[in-house]
Amino acid sequence: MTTKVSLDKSKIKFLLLEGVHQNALDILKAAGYTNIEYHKKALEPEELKEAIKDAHFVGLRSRTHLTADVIAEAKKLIAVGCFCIGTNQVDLNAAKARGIPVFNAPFSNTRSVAELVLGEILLLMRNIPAANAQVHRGEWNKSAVGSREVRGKRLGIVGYGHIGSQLSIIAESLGMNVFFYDVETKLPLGNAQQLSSLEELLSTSDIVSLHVPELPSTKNLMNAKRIAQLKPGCIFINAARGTVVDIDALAEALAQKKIRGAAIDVFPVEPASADEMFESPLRQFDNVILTPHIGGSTTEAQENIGTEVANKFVKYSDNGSTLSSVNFPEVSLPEHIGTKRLLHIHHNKPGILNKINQIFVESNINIAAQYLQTDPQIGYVVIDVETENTDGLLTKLKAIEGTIRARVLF
Ligand SMILES: NC(=O)C1=CN([C@@H]2O[C@H](COP(=O)(O)OP(=O)(O)OC[C@H]3O[C@@H](n4cnc5c(N)ncnc54)[C@H](O)[C@@H]3O)[C@@H](O)[C@H]2O)C=CC1
Ligand SMILES: O=C(O)C(=O)COP(=O)(O)O
Repeated sequence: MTTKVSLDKSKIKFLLLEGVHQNALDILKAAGYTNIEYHKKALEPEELKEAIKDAHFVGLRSRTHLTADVIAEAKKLIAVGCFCIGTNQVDLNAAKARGIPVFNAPFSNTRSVAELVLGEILLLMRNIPAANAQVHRGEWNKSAVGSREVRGKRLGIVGYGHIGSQLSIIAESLGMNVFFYDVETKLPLGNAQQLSSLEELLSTSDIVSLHVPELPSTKNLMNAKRIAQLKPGCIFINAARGTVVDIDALAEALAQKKIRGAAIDVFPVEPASADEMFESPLRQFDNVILTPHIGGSTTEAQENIGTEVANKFVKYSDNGSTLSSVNFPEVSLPEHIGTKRLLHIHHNKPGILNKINQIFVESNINIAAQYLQTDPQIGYVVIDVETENTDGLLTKLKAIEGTIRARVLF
């Protein structure tokens, strides 16, 4: 007799938050996943804890904080999808400890951020934000003092990853000279040059733009000391993460007119919803472009992200592949036609693989294929077996000491 132990697709619940693109819903439905709870906005923490209780998959953007205590409520959670680049809003270790891979879209909104930054550079070099504010107030100050072209100016990029390097290419196409600082050695694109010290980049660039992730090592990277190192009259841009910049020190540099202007898209504390007032000492400056964390928010980016992350959900749910997960051993798997596929996630301790294989020896079941990947904390084993009856196998796999979770796929 064949026993069906894998969860029926219609029972697998997807909780999608923050208005992720319709493409995501279309892809999930086309793959047979119809149990989708969709929210246009982020949920309040208590609502989130309630909604996530019976969710198998959760999709979110930068506003939803999946802290360890929220993850602890999510007893059925199989995977998390960040429909964005940053994954700092998710406690990646807490997710991993529960056997939950986290996926993101590492470059679907790269171009959108780079284009916004380029636009800001052009506007700030011409003093347009201040001119615009003045004319809106009825002031007619027809002056070109300090108005500059970007051609030949020195752009300093901090963090030469996907976004930094994309910005480098389009800035060079306008004739800018690009320099960058990165903690890793990076291939410079075009004529860009890597500098070995952040101080040199800060003190020599006409424009400084930050493109580093939120990490313990980037917290307050631009503190008062570093802000003081900026070249007098330079433009400062942050579309990375709010925690990277000391906003009070930046406000002071602007108040003292040490820098020409700034463009800031991300803030240490961002309003949780449109109902909350945005407070910042930067609001007082006409020469500062302030945007509500919309660097990656274009139609193109959101479409691409919706497609990319939904496909990763389907791939993991249907096939077990964890390729490009940000917190999990990565396994890229072929299709499993004519076999049953079992997944086993366990603490990385000696002897577990042996115990797993022993179960198949004792049950006299042939392993058609086996895939294993580990990191220092966990191991992820995928086993394709030539049997239809996986019920007993799953029970035995779950009983192995050190098991975090075991599943059988369709
Ligand atoms: N404003 C918005 O809407 C958006 C913001 N972002 C933010 O932009 C960040 C960067 O994105 P990507 O370029 O895709 O990331 P990436 O991971 O491709 O590149 C980051 C680069 O920063 C470097 N880095 C790390 N620590 C550093 C340090 N202390 N000093 C100098 N370099 C350092 C890394 O080596 C890497 O080359 C994301 O982590 C995210 O927080 C991303 C998309 C949209
Ligand atoms: O992709 C990222 O890291 C972003 O910051 C974009 O966030 P969002 O999806 O606009 O909430």
